[in-house]
Amino acid sequence: MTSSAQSELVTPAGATTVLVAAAILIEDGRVLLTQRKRGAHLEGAWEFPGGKVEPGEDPRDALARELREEVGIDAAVGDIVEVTFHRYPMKAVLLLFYRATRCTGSPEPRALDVADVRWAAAEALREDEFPPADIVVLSKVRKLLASAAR
Ligand SMILES: Nc1nc2c([nH]c(=O)n2[C@H]2C[C@H](O)[C@@H](COP(=O)(O)OP(=O)(O)OP(=O)(O)O)O2)c(=O)[nH]1
Repeated sequence: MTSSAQSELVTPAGATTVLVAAAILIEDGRVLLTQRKRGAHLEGAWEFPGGKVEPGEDPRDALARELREEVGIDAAVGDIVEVTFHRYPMKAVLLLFYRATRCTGSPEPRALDVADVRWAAAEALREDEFPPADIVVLSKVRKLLASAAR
């Protein structure tokens, strides 16, 4: 058996499916967002912080690693919120969205390996700022933000 590149699986259609883990991290009624870097796939889009799961890596560990690398925080990864498959022109992604919480004593998030970082309240979540794959999770995030505010 030949090993495929990174966490990419070859689908029967010949496209690739990339496994991605992303965080829904809510604090004080706002969710953490990161902006994709220039030159990256979907450049400029705002998204939920995270990234590709390496071959054989536990997706929760991958997400904790990505949160350290991208925004410099220590986080605990919790329950799954949503799983979604989306086909972009060049590749397909299987996205695992998990709840995450910042560990006590963790630094504040900062843009280490992303273009920018911000906290957004429900009313600031604009669908046109997100990758198409994220649209399905946005309504769930709004509900989580509403219940966090209660
Ligand atoms: N982290 C994250 N990625 C997302 C979201 N929605 C979505 O479609 N994606 C896509 C964008 C990327 O194609 C992929 C995540 O891979 P990545 O964050 O490692 O991005 P990358 O720039 O290294 O990817 P690539 O251009 O090298 O293929 O998942 C999201 O909410 N969060």
